[in-house]
Amino acid sequence: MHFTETKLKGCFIIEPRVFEDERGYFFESYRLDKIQEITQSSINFIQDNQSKSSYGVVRGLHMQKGAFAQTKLVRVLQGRILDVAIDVRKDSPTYGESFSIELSDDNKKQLYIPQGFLHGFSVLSDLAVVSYKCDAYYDKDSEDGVNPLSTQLNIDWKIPTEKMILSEKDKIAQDFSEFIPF
Ligand SMILES: Cc1cn([C@H]2C[C@H](O)[C@@H](COP(=O)(O)OP(=O)(O)O[C@H]3O[C@@H](C)C(=O)[C@@H](O)[C@H]3O)O2)c(=O)[nH]c1=O
Repeated sequence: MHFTETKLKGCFIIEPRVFEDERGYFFESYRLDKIQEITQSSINFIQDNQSKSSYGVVRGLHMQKGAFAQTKLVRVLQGRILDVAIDVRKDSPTYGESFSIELSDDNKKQLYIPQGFLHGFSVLSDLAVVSYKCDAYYDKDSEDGVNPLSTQLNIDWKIPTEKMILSEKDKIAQDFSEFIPF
């Protein structure tokens, strides 16, 4: 398992060591000890989520604030997504900057996104099944979000605008200029 810190401090790309043979492949998809070591934290993931989406779906940008703030570990079980993390930590030198990476069942990469980040993804393949771990439980009242098409963020979702599929909640989400930092 190989960890690379992105330009956003505390946000890591994780690449597993894949063992291939005539039967197929094997890899360790999750190691709490290695994550704790690299992040120098006592992080523990307590909720797993899974979603299925078709091409053009954009989910996000979401986060939870306060006591239910979440660290997320994102991977793709089927298909291909563009995963996006935006640093909204108030005093961070990279506040407002985003990091995007393609995650797929083929490249088996994962993205570790600490608390204090907005998160979202777009679906680049016909279908994508995304699975992610969280270190705090879902709490509706702690949710905050930003419109993924906020001009200030200018995220290239790699989907033509007319093909984008957003939830009603995400369509009417506030612009990034109105967002209160984490
Ligand atoms: C996130 C979540 C949603 N739900 C429910 C609420 C709602 O009725 C239904 C669908 O929720 P949403 O529309 O918010 O699902 P979705 O748009 O997929 O939300 C997710 O987006 C990605 C980008 C994230 O980073 C996640 O943290 C989460 O916010 O599922 C739970 O029961 N538990 C959960 O943990």
